[in-house]
Amino acid sequence: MTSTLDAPVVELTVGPVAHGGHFVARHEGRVIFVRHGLPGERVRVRVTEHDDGARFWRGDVAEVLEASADRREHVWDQADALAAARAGVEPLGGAEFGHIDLAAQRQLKSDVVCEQLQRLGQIDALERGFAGVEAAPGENSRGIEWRTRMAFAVTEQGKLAMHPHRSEALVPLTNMPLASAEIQRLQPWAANFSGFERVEIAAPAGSGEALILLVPRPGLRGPAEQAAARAVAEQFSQQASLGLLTQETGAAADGSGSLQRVAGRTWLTERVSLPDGGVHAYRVTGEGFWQIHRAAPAALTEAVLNYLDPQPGERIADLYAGAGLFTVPVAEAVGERGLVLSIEGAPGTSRDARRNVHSYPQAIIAQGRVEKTLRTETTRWGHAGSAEGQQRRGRQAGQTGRLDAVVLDPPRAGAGRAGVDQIARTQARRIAYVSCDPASFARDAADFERRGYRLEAVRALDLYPNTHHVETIGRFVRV
Ligand SMILES: C[S@@+](CC[C@H](N)C(=O)[O-])C[C@H]1O[C@@H](n2cnc3c(N)ncnc32)[C@H](O)[C@@H]1O
Repeated sequence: MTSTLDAPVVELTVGPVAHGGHFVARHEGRVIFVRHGLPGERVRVRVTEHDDGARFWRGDVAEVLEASADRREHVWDQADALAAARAGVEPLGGAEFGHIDLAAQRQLKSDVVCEQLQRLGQIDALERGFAGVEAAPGENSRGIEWRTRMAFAVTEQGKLAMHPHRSEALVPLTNMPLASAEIQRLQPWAANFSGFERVEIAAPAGSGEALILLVPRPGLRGPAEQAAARAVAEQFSQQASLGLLTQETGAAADGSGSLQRVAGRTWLTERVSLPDGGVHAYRVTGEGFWQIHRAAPAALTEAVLNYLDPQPGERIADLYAGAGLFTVPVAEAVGERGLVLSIEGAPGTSRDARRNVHSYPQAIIAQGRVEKTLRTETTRWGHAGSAEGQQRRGRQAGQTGRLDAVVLDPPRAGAGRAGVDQIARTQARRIAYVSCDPASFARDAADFERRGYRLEAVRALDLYPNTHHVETIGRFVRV
C-alpha cells in the first residue's frame, strides 16, 4: 500500500455512494474509491493508495471544481479534506460525511441500505415498506454533539489524538464537535495524559457525571502508574470520575481487563425514558457497552418494542443484550407470568445486565456467546429449566425450548449463519433485529428468509450523523 502526502492527483467525476463511506469513481478505466466527495461533483483527488496490481485505488478529494448543491462547510476543521489538502496534512477519520447537508447524508445512507439489501439479500427494501433513513429525535441542526462516548489515542507528549483514515499517524486534537456538550465541557484536548496510550471518556446525556478511563502505556506499572493517574485526576478534579484500565487484548467492553478506581466511581448511571412514560436507570461500568448517540437508547427501545410487540406471559429472548437496555422494558411487558432470556457475551457488560434487571424475577441473565448459549439455555427448559430459572421460577420447569419472539442487536459482524440458525430453531414467531451494519444485516436477512421468515418491515435511524454509519431495524415474521 502506498499512502503519502505527495500522492498523485487525478481529476474525475464522482459517482454513486458505496458502503463504507466511499463514492465510486473511474479514472482511465480504473475504479477509485473516493472519500469526501459527492455524486456528480467534478473534483481533483489525491490518490492515497495506488498499487499497480490493485483491483482498485483509494483517494481523498483535495479540490472541488464543480460542487454539488448538497455540499456545505465541514462541521469539523480537522476532518475537512479540503482544508487538510490546502495545509498539506491528512484529514482525520471519523466524520467522512461532515461536508454534506444532513438531509443529503440521510439520502445517501438510504441508498446504501437499499443497495445492500438488494445485492446481498435479494430483497427490495421499498417493497418491505422502507421509507428512508430518519433523523434521530432531537437532532442538532448540524448533526454534532451526539457522542456520549469517545475513545482517543494519546501522543508521546500526552495530548489526545486521533488517526487519519487507514493510517497509524497520530494527530493531536484541538476539538471534537461530534462529542456531546458534556464531554466538550471537560476540554480533554487541553489536558495532559502523559504515561497513557489510550483514553476513553463517557458522559451520560443531560447528567453531571463523567468517567475517564486511562489505559497505561506498556511498562508503566506500580507507583509510576499511580502517580501518572493522579496527575490526570488533578486536572479534572470534581468534574469527572477516573479509572485505570489495564488490558492486554480486546475491547474495553469485553470486561477482559481490570478496572481500578482512581477518583470517584467506576460506573455511570444512564437514564432512559421508556415509551410508557417511565424512566429506568441503568448502571454501566466504565468498560461496559452502552449506545453512543445520546438519543439512541430511548429511540431504539421504542423501535424495538414496536416491532417486537411483547405480550403478557410471552417468552422472549434479548440477544447480544449489553447491559440490559431492551431486557428491562421487555421484562415489564411480559410481566411475571412471562420470561426474558437475556444473553450477553462480555463478562463485564453481563454483570451490568445482572444488576440492571435484578428486580425482575422473569428475567434470566446468561453470559456467553449467543451461538452456543441460546441453544443450551432453551434446551435446558425442555428438560428441567435452567438452573437460575428453576431457582427463581420453578414453574418454568418442563416447558419446551420454544420462544414467542426474539430481539437481537449484534455487533457489526452481524449474527452470522450460526446465530441465525440458532434463532430460527427457537421457532420465534416475531424477530426484531437491530443492526449497525447494513451489509451484515442484508446477509442475515437473506438467511432468515431462507429459514422460513419474512422481512415484514424495515426502518433506519441516523444515529451516527456526519459519518457513513447508520442503524437499521427490521421486523421478521415466521411464515
Ligand atoms: C451492539 S451491542 C448491543 C447491546 C444492547 N442491545 C444495547 O443496545 O445496549 C452488541 C453486544 O453484543 C455483545 N456480543 C458480541 N458478540 C457476541 C456473541 N457472539 N454472543 C453474545 N454477545 C456478543 C457485545 O459485547 C455487545 O455488548
